[in-house]
Parts: sequence; structure tokens; C-alpha cells
Amino acid sequence: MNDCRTLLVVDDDPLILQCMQLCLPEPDYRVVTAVTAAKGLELFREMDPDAVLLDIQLPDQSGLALIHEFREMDRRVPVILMTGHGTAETAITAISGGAFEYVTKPFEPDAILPLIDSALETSRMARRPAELPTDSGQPPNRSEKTAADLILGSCPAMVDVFRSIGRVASRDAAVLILGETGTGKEVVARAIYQHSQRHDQVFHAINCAAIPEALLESELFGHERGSFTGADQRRIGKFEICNGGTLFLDEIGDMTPVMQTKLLRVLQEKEFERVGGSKPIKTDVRILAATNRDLESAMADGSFRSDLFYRLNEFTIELPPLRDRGEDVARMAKHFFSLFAEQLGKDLFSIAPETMQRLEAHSWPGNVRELQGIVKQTLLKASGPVIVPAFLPSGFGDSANLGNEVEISNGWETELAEETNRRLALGSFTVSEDIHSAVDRILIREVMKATGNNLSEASLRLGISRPTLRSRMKHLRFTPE
Ligand SMILES: Nc1ncnc2c1ncn2[C@@H]1O[C@H](COP(=O)(O)OP(=O)(O)OP(=O)(O)O)[C@@H](O)[C@H]1O
Repeated sequence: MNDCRTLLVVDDDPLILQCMQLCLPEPDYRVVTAVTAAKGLELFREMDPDAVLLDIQLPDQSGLALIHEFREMDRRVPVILMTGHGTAETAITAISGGAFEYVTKPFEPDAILPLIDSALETSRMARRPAELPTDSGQPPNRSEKTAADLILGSCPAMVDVFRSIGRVASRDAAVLILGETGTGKEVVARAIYQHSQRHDQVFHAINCAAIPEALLESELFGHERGSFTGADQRRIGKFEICNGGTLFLDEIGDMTPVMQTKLLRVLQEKEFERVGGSKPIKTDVRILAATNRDLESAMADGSFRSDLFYRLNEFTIELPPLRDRGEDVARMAKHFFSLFAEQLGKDLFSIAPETMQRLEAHSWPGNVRELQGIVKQTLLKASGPVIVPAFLPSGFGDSANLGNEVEISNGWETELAEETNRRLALGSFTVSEDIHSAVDRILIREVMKATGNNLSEASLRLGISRPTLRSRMKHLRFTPE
């Protein structure tokens, strides 16, 4: 399995092509370049890129026309359009016509790299198959070349999940996917989309927890020029871009009450207005939503609207925590050991029964994501083909004694309380956002340092997904040291 992502860059400016090749190095990225629209089309067909970066002005054809041709071939491939100054309106037309985003030239690499990462991530979710086991509970046969995420599981609760996916995918119902962190909510959302009638239409995902309210509103609904300070151009939101397609709202339980009301309206009326706009815009979007929060108690304490819950919850899929999946833990561990051993080029002969017992006894607060991380760390530490308990990461299992509640020491609590009160006294109305951001910055800085700036490993240790970590870093404008 190769996680290298292919970006096609179509531009007649050699500096842009070189810059992208330098900024997106192998083996994580493969950048293929074309200086004409004709070559761009040829490479799109040949290389099946994960995303495209496209200049609006090409020597032989306009970038706008080229977007249409790309969309004819595969509308799930996100295209980021590069425009010159004064062509913003054209870019907006392009976004309405299906471009993923646009960026105005000249730009700093720092401005475009998060956009490219987000396009590649969207493409992965839309196009990388999330395969269900066959009726016998076995993973489907597949050629080694097919990069796919197998959704494993043969315990009764997971068999129910597979049945539900099969039942709901082709209906156009909104689906609410519930489960603790790392239980596979995103992978289930992908499977539903990929088996749905909208599988060849646009798919976008948005992490509601990672974006502050004002930005989320404009991200979802777009905004008109001049609608707030800094809104110097009209922006098209996800509800407009995804017309006819699917929108995955991750971490929906973290949405603020104001946003919940706005979302409810678009779900009920199937229309919305851009921020600062008055023209109603019709939209037909299938919503998949996920959360690890307990929405029943959020409704009981008034922090989640029950009418929104019922709208989102035309169908619910609840993923069991890994500790309740019985023998699936051992089966999944074996699967990940052989998959990752192959990826890491390690010889693997067998897993000692004592190692398996330790794995089965663990409570897996981080669920499948934690299991994957432990298996990888164990393989990296292993110095022989039999996986004995000594190869398990040091301290494995001790986290069971840690508990999920953080004990706040006196000094820490006093400082936090003082800082909160200081902000209140200054009249702040963003106390939660400011303090959470400060805490997040420290957490991310320390975990990134400890993991040598490895995003996958850091997200694993933080217990959040890689896209969530990436969007938090973007929001905090955090750059690793
Ligand atoms: N049943 C499964 N079989 C195989 N792999 C799985 C399964 N469930 C989850 N995974 C893998 O575990 C990892 C975490 O899954 P995913 O991101 O879907 O979890 P999540 O519930 O969305 O997490 P979060 O709440 O933190 O966003 C992914 O690499 C995913 O492919």
C-alpha cells in the first residue's frame, strides 16, 4: 500500500512548477507537471491524479474550459485554480462550476500548501475505497495493487454496522454516525458515500470542531464581498459547491448553537443565503454527520438542538468501542501486523500468545486508531520475526491506570482560573476560544516535538485524526520548530 499522493500542476510558468516540486517532496507526494492544457488532459487521463493545481491562463486553452473537461472525466478530483489579480470574479464562476478552491497569484507557498493538503485529503476520502467484508466476514479478495481501507469486523455489533451501511447507502437519507474517537466514523462515512447513488458527484468533508464559528459559517454558506472586515471577495461555500453531492460534517456535536440554527434551516428548506447576501440559493446536498459526543445528554442540557438532531438522524449508525468487539481485537491486530510489516519491510513470522493476551486485555481508549499505532510502534521496535511482549511500546497498558480525567494540579488550576478571570475583567467575549487555543498550541507543540514532527504519530498520541490535527494547526497558524 502506497500513501504517496499525486498532484498534477498545469501552468506555463516554470517557477510555479519548480516551486511545487520543491515544496511537495517524494515519497509523500508525486508532482507531475504540464505547461499546456493539452498535456494536462493527457496526464490527467494517464496518471489519475489525486488533485490538480491549474492556472486560469494557459497558452492553448483557458483553465476554466479545462476544469469542465476534468469534471467530465472524474468530478471527484479536486481542482485548485490559480488566478491573476483582477480575475477573482472568473474564479468564482469556476468554483460555482466545480473548482475546489482558488488562489490569487502571486502567493507564498505557506498560503497554498494547506489548500493542497486539504484537496488531497478530500480526494482520499472520496476516492480511496472503504471496503466492507464479504458475507462470510472475511476481507474481500483484492489485487495487491488496489489501495483500499478494509473495514474489518465480525462481531455481531459490527455485522449490524455493515448491514446498516448496505441498507442506507443508496437511500438519500441523512445519516448520523456515532462512536468514540478512532472507532471508524470517517471510514463508515466514506463507505456510505462510495456505495451511494451520488458516488460520482462531489464529496466534501468539514471538521466543525476545528474552525471558529465565523469562519465555519462562511465555509459552509459562503459570503458576499464586503459582508465583514476582510471579506474583500465573494466566497462560495460548501453547500453551494456540493450541490448534487455529499457533505460530511465531522464533529457535529461541537457546533455552536448559532451554527446549529443555520444548519437546521438549510436542512429544512434546502436553501440558504451567503453571509451578507439576500438571494436565496437552492441546494440539494446529502448530509452525513459524525460525532463522538453524547448527543442525548447534549440535548438534555440544551447545548444541542433536538430538532437538528432529528433532521440529521434520519438514520443512525453507532460504532461500538473496540473493547466491546470481542475477538475482533485479535483479528484486527493480526491484520494490521501483517499489513504494516509489509509496508515497513519487516519479516513477520508470528505473534506470541502472551503478546496477543496483552493486546486483548487492553481497554483501547483510542480504539482502532490506537491499535494501529501500537502495532506500528511494536513492529518498529521488534528485533526478530516473533512478536514477543517485550516489543510492545514501553508503558503499554499502563494508560489503563491513567484514566481519562486529567488531574489538574493546584498550581495549574490556580493559573488557569486567574487567566480566565483576567480576561473576564478585560471584557472579553471569546474566553473559551482564546484559552482553548492557548492550551491546544502547547499540546500540539509538545507532541510534535516528542514525535519528531511526524503528523501521523502526533495525531495518534493526541487521540485525534490527522485531518483534525492539520486543521487545528492551520487555525492556530502553528509551524513546527
Ligand atoms: N473496522 C475497521 N477496520 C479497519 N480499520 C479501521 C476500522 N475502523 C477504523 N479503522 C481505521 O482506524 C483509523 C481511525 O478511523 P476513523 O478516522 O474513521 O475514526 P473516527 O471515529 O472518525 O475518529 P475521530 O472521532 O477521532 O475523527 C483509520 O485509519 C481507519 O482506517
